[in-house]
Amino acid sequence: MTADIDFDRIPRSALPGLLARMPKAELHIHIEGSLEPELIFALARRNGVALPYASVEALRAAYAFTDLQTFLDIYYAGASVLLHEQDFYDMAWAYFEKAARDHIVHAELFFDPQTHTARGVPIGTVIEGLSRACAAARTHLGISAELILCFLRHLSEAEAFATLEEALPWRAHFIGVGLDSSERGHPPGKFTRVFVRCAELGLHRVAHAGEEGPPTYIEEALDLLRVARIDHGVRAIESPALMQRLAAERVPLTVCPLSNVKLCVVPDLAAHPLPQLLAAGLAVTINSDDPAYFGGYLNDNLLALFSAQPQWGASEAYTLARNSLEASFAPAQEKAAWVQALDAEFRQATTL
Ligand SMILES: Nc1ncnc2[nH]cnc12
Ligand SMILES: [Zn+2]
Repeated sequence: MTADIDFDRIPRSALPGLLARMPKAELHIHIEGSLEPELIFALARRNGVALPYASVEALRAAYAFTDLQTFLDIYYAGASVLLHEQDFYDMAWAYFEKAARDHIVHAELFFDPQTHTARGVPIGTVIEGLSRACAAARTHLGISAELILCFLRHLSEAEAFATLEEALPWRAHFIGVGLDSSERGHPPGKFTRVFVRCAELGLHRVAHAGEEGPPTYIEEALDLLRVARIDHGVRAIESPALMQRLAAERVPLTVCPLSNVKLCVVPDLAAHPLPQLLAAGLAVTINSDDPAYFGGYLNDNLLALFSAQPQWGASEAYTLARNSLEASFAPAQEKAAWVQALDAEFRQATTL
C-alpha cells in the first residue's frame, strides 16, 4: 500500500503542509455537530427560537464535557434552531466550505432525522436541505458528498423502523444508515431487525461502537448489524482477539481523536491508542465527529495528532489518507483517481 514512495526522503518540515494538502475523505462527521455557535445564534434569530444562553461566548463556555451524554444534551439543544430547508442547507454548506479548505475530496455526512422530526420538522425538509447542499458541494467545490441517516440508539427499534419508513420517499438521497447517540446501555443488538431491513434495501451500514461501550458492542455491530465500518471503535484496544479480527478483516475504524479527548474517552492525544491500532494493521481513518464542539475540523485533528505523536511521519500520513479514501462508499473508479492524486502529492514532496 506504499505505492513505491520513498517516505524517508520527505523532510519533517514538509509534514504540516502535506497533512493539510493531501486529498482525504471524511467518513465520520455529524452534520448537526458542525453547527458553530455563531450560526446557532444567527438561525435562532432568523427563526425566532429562544436559546438558554445569552451570547455566543456563553454558549461556547458551556462546551466543557465530562462524557458523551453531557455533550449530547448540548448538541441536541443546539440543533433546536434548525426548522426550515434553508437552515439545513446553510449548516451543510458551511461545513463544505471548511471541507474544501481541508482538501477533503469526499465526505459522508451523518444526520439525525429523529432530532428534528421530534420537534415537528418534516423529514423531507431535513433531507432536501442537506441533499441540495451536497449537490452544491459537488458542483461548486468539486467535493463528492453523500448522506448517511443515523438512528438514535436511546430511542426504540420501533421508532427507528418508523423513521426508515418516513425516509423511504427520499431513498435516492442517502446511501446508508448509521447508529449514534448514547451508547452505554444501548447495545447494537437492539437494532438488529431494522438493520436487516436496511440491508435488504441496499443501504450501506455503519454503527458507533466501542466509543464508551465495551468491545462486545463492536462484535455485535459486526455480527448482528453486519456493518461495513465501525465508528470510533477505540475500545477494541482492550480485546486482543477483536484487534486480530479487525486487522484480518480490514474493518475500517472511523476514529475521532479530538472528540475522544473532549469526551474524556482518553486523557490526552499522547495517550490515544491510535499508534497501537495502526501498528496492529487496523484500517484506521481520522475524522472530526462534531467539529464545532470539539475544537477542530479534520485538518485540525490531523495536525494535533501528529504533534502529539512525534514518531509519526509521512508514511503514517499517507496510510491514514489512503485508508480514508479506500474505506469510503464511493465508486471504485473515483477512489482510484483520488489515490492517484494522493500518490502524486507525496511523490512531489520527495523532491523537496
Ligand atoms: N460522538 C458521538 N457519539 C455518539 N453519538 C453522537 N452524536 C453526535 N456525536 C456523537
Ligand atoms: Zn460520532
